[in-house]
Amino acid sequence: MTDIAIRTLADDELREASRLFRESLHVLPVRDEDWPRARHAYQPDRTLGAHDDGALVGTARSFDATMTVPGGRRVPMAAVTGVGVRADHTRRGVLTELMRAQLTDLAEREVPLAGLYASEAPIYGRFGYGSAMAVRSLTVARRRAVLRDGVPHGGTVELLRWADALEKLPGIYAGLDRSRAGLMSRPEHWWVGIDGQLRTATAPVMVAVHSGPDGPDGFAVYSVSRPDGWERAVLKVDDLHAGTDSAFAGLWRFLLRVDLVEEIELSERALDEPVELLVTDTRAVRVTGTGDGLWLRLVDVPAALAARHREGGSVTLEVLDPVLPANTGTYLVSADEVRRTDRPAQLRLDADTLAMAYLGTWAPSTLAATGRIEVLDPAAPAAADRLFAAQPDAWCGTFF
Ligand SMILES: CC(=O)SCCNC(=O)CCNC(=O)[C@H](O)C(C)(C)COP(=O)(O)OP(=O)(O)OC[C@H]1O[C@@H](n2cnc3c(N)ncnc32)[C@H](O)[C@@H]1OP(=O)(O)O
Repeated sequence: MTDIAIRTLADDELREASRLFRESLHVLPVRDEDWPRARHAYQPDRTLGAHDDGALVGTARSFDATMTVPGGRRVPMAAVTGVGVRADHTRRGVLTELMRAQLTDLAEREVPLAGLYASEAPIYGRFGYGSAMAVRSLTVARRRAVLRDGVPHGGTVELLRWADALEKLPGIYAGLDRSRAGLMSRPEHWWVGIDGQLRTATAPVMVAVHSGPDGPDGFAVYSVSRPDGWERAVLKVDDLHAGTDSAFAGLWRFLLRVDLVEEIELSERALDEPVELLVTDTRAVRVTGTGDGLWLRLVDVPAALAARHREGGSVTLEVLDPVLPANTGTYLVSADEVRRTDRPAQLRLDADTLAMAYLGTWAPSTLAATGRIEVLDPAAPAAADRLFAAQPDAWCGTFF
């Protein structure tokens, strides 16, 4: 691929990038009247364009956020989104050049992590992104779902319309407990983007805000649709975050009492979110699907490893990273330190596999058993399992 030029797009080129991205996903462009608002979802100087003979044929962008890593530290993460290549230019290496330019730029900015949601699973592994969490979708049969005695009562719930809640939600979200690995900050760019999506919804978008003794501590954003006419109303939860057990119970107590609703649907939830434990009939809560959540990329391998909690003995990891070769090397990883070493490697793995283990979602021994990690010392997988173990399950809960 020789004729493609990659550069950062100027402000007046963002509309075309947005159009190209949406068309690559087969979605209509943002309407003229919505563009002045939508353009604010773009962090300045963070959208790349690939040009062929002056025409935009590919794009990718990112914005700054932080992600909680095991142990509770919040680490800078570039949230990568808006990736698309014009259909008449695919499979010629345009994405490869965009990814290389973007990751090189992020490494120069010293951002330790990058994260994205992949439209298709085979795309991003070659660029060092690994599927770093697992999520599940749920359907709750509302009329069967009776809360058990002993479920915390929760505090008060106030119902707001989306447009009115938007002023309050960023502050509420920012104040929630975010000690679970995988949770991320929601910068202004994220809220602008989600506002653009929800304002064009075809049913009222409502926000239940839960408050406990110290003020707002959780919220659920939802709307109700009738996919089969008046027979069956489905309440779809778009966003639910609870900072305390009481807020979790209180929000569910509220959701289960919304009139006319047959089913409550949620997607991309943490595997260990205990909805079924709230109700007498655990089968009222059906798991309707599982999938991968956020894909993670360790842009700075030693900095990212050092930032997370590690427990147990030590292990030497040889990491192979052709896209960001500065990461390639052998590291001694222990509870106390992460450093390069001349010692022989016990485990050899690619950058994407390291990202799969990083948040504790995939145990190194499982990754070894399936051929993703090369085992050079048979004792090492068990030691690595201890080092990388993390509880609770990693979960992001913020789609971008
Ligand atoms: C974070 C997000 O925004 S997710 C949204 C991603 N965008 C989309 O899904 C929109 C529709 N798809 C597209 O725009 C494009 O097909 C892209 C962006 C996925 C790929 O762009 P391309 O320029 O075709 O990728 P590129 O040519 O660099 O491919 C590099 C390698 O990845 C492989 N690859 C690329 N896309 C896919 C795919 N969807 N499935 C399987 N393999 C793929 C290519 O075959 C190639 O492999 P090779 O090196 O062994 O030959």
